[in-house]
Amino acid sequence: MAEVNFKVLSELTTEGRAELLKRSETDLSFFLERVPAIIEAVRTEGDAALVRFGIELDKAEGLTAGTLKASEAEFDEAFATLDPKVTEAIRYGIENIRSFHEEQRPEPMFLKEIRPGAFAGDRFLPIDSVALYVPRGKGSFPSVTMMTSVPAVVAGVPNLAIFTPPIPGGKVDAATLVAARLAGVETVYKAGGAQAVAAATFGTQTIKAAHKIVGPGSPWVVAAKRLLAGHIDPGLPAGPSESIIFADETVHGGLAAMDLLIEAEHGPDSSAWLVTNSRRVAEEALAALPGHWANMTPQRVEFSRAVLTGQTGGILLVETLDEAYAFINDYAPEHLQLLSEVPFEHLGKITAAAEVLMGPHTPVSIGNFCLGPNCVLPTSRGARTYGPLAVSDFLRRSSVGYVTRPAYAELAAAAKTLADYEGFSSHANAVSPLRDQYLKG
Ligand SMILES: NC(=O)c1ccc[n+]([C@@H]2O[C@H](COP(=O)([O-])OP(=O)(O)OC[C@H]3O[C@@H](n4cnc5c(N)ncnc54)[C@H](O)[C@@H]3O)[C@@H](O)[C@H]2O)c1
Ligand SMILES: N[C@H](CO)Cc1c[nH]c[nH+]1
Ligand SMILES: [Zn+2]
Repeated sequence: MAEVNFKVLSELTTEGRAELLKRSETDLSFFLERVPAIIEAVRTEGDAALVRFGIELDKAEGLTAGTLKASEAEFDEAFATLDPKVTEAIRYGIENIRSFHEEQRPEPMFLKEIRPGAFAGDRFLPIDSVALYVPRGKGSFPSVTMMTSVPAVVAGVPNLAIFTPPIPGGKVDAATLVAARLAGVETVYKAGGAQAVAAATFGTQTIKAAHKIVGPGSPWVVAAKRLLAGHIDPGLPAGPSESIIFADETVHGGLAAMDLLIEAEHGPDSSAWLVTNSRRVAEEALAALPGHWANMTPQRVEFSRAVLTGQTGGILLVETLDEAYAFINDYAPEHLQLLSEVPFEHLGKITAAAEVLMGPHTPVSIGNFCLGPNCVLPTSRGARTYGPLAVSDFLRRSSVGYVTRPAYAELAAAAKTLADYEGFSSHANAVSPLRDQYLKG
């Protein structure tokens, strides 16, 4: 059986260090070659293609054009059959997620008096229509349903629809339907993968096209978003899950190993590194992994083992804290856990991570499901320029300017000077004395 990767950063060559930064999505060529045919089929055939892909790829026997949209009876059945404990946990998560995201909602407009009598500001309006992608390949994601729906509802988007792969038999995962309704989303379409992105982009007989699509997905979804970026706003790049667990000498390596397995279990395409400056922690973690695997389901053991023995995960020993910080910032992880009794001593050194979870009582699971911050996060070093999904992703911002009569002369003079310099005569005329003949007062 392959061994878990155990590397010492200072012993790696420049190429070896660069390899560590790679994610499974670094090379999407396999998917980029195959996705155009799926897009074309949806664009030309609409519902018929969605039904065919649902049956072929998701084993959704019984799916028809008439059942692509989840019916009220399906929502009722989901509420009736879902374990009440799960429904309660969804309600609890939504409460926290809403409470957090309401803090992000800006005032509808602000105006600042830039000079006496001259005002400038911003105005925020919800995007008219947004598709929320909820994955359902290697597991169900009521969490992603909550995390995409709540900020969209807080932003006030009038046309919202969830797109999610049907489950075998042609229904939708019950918890996803319950989470959608409790979060305030009415419409759920049974379409996943690249075909869902195409349907959201072009619309079909049943599905209304959207201006934007958000939500994480497999490389099929990531590739389709990339190919359709000229037609629909694909939002932040959220691909296969990834984490760095940073552990210092204040914690037990067994705990570090437990938390390393959280994101490693999403799929064989996940990325998960334990970064530590303590050889003791590294060795304890390595020794603890088999015990943790004994408490996991076979599929999740297979996925996480593939990650930790493959190209995108393992244990990385560094010599100094500064070496650890530099590597983490270069890697720009989706999730970062500062596993330390003194996490705030490290936080100031972190400059690139989409989410930083602090201390031994804040494992990634709590962030994923119910703390409040969004679990839809940029992957593949996207954290260097993007942040987590937020209310602002569902808003359009436009500037507002208002110059009053008393303020006009001063601003017009500066504008005319610059217009003349740039060689724009109409721009200049519009703020020259030629204007005065038309102004009142
Ligand atoms: N970055 C984030 O914020 C974040 C959050 C949650 C999950 N994730 C990641 O999202 C991903 C979810 O992936 P998933 O697989 O569970 O669900 P998914 O819904 O993204 O993918 C399943 C769909 O892929 C398509 N597909 C599968 N095999 C195909 C094939 N051979 N040809 C064409 N299409 C095919 C099918 O349409 C299927 O419905 C995981 O990698 C997970 O780590 C990321
Ligand atoms: N870790 C995922 C984001 O990468 C979110 C999630 C939801 N459920 C489990 N995990
Ligand atoms: Zn997760």
